[in-house]
Amino acid sequence: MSDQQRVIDGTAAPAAADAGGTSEPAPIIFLDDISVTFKTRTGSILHPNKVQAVRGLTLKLMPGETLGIVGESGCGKSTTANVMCGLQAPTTGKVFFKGQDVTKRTAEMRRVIGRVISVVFQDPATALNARMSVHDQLLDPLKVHRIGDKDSREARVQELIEMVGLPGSVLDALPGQLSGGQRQRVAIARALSLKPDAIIADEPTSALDVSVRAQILNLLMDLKRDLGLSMVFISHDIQTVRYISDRIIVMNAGRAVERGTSEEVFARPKDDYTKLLLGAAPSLLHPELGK
Ligand SMILES: Nc1ncnc2c1ncn2[C@@H]1O[C@H](COP(=O)(O)OP(=O)(O)OP(=O)(O)O)[C@@H](O)[C@H]1O
Repeated sequence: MSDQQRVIDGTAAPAAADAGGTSEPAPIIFLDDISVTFKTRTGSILHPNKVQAVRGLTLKLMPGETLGIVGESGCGKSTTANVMCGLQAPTTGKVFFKGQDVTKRTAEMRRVIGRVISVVFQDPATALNARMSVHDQLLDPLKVHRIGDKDSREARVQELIEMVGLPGSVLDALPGQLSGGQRQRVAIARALSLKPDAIIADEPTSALDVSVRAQILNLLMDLKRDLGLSMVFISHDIQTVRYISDRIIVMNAGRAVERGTSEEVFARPKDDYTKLLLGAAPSLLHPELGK
């Protein structure tokens, strides 16, 4: 039986799906040739009444790495992120989490996904409840998943707020009483509460002031390193993706048109679209990081 077949059968030891028999660890996330098609009222001349948001995408997120996904608006980045965190089923193809086939997204599989993956969205308001104090928002996932007792949950809330560099006084505040950067820090703390293996950060700095972006990027990088997390970092800004990522996938019209290490993609881009992206927009990073 091949490694691929063992993974599909759910019998895989922690060997990667296409590791070729080596001892490479299983990817945290493995999207195997996924496509996502949405039904619409319009579509295109070639494909009336449907939009092909993702087309034949294969990718792996390996333990401890940061994978950057970059491309213009509408290229399928967020749809890919949604498949990776179990919010969207692929129309075709398979999804594996740590070697387990979760394509069908049953309730049990969603629980697995919820423990393995957390998402940080562009707008922290998406992740935070405007009427709940920061303290209660951080406590909530621990209670829902019945983790620890009352005292250990309180200790974890304190630990989380310190991890994202906020003072304990913030715990009593409502999200609306915080700055955009502070809100994103709280959203990151909440995303970390269940000790996930990986974080998917979908344009996590786009809605923030330029002066705060670098702080949030550096926080994500520090947390990733200190906690041994894997991260998928999604952005339309190729310079930001370069700054933070070990490997990069460039997407265009739903397809991966280029992939490689950050150095490779920047030093020797092969695809015309990547060359266009590299030559286009100035960096949206804080100037201190863009050097
Ligand atoms: N629920 C949906 N129903 C119909 N079409 C959709 C849906 N979600 C996304 N699309 C379409 O799929 C394509 C890819 O969208 P997606 O949001 O994944 O791109 P993106 O690269 O994340 O863009 P952006 O950066 O603007 O969010 C677009 O053409 C979009 O209009």
